[in-house]
Amino acid sequence: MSELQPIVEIQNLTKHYGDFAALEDLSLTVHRGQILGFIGPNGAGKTTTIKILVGLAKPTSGAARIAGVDCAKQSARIKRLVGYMPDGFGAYDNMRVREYLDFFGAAFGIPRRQRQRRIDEVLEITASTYMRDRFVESLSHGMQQRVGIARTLLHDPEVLIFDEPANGLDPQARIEMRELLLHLAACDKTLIVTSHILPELSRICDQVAILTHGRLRAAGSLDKIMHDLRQRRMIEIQLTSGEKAEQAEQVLRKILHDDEPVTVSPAESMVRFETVRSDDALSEVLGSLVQAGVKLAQFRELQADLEDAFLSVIRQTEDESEPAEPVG
Ligand SMILES: Nc1ncnc2c1ncn2[C@@H]1O[C@H](COP(=O)(O)OP(=O)(O)OP(=O)(O)O)[C@@H](O)[C@H]1O
Repeated sequence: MSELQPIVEIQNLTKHYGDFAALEDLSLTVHRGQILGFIGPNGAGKTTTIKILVGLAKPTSGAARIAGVDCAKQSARIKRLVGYMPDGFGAYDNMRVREYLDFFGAAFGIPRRQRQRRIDEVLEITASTYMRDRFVESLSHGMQQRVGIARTLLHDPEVLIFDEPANGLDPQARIEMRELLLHLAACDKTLIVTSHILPELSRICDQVAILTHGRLRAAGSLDKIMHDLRQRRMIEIQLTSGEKAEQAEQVLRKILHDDEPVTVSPAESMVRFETVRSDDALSEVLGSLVQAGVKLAQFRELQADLEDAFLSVIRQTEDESEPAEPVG
């Protein structure tokens, strides 16, 4: 594995508007080729952080650097290093996709001849070449999001910041968006992706940061956050037949602790248990079942718990006057 290279470095970042603290002592590092899920409800301070990162706002204290460049002091250099796609596409009537990209390419100062080549490249990267001659306003929301991402790639920035890129997309478009984000990370781009909720997108993030009321509440891999919050995960094991349910239960009871309750439903050929174990520890549980000769059709985590993890952080902090210690 290549060495981790810090690209986005945020240190004790604080932003006050008068007496109001929109952001308080935020520290985060994102490495090259990683995806950060930047998650929090309305007013959490996500946009404030992004504005500082892209050089549009100055912090009250603390610092943010991208590829070693100070976001507040060297905003012209920062604009070349960052591609930002805000939430919402804006109105661009009577503009075809290629004209739209040409307009922004020109705004970035890319010379005309290079521009045509670059437009073809970014359309290809985002799998949008077929939209080239379509009018922007005639595109579906998912298609517009892809063109929006193509736009952020025009000047080949190191860091890409996308505000709610999966917002309002249908399930198929969400899958395509996930694939596109992973593709960009594989091309060594560093991504920051914001969201109001803990979405499916979190699954593809190397790191998730949960912000509420301007403070970082939890940070790290999704797995680590779940563990740190001691969020209970519900694991469901589908067996090939109900007859094996008792055997599966015995194996699980040997491995699991008293605070990891097991329930068995032979009629459904199903065994469920609650746990706070990490993915690695769960793979050992799975291995033990297989070793004991239990025939499994499925071993899966019930999805609702991901949402619960996020909601529990939000609930913990909603009415707090004294914020909790950040995790991670
Ligand atoms: N220019 C400003 N003057 C005063 N308060 C501001 C200003 N900009 C933002 N705020 C406040 O700072 C807080 C954080 O806002 P911010 O836009 O960063 O939240 P957010 O997490 O991006 O929310 P959303 O998901 O709704 O975009 C909010 O309470 C907001 O009202």
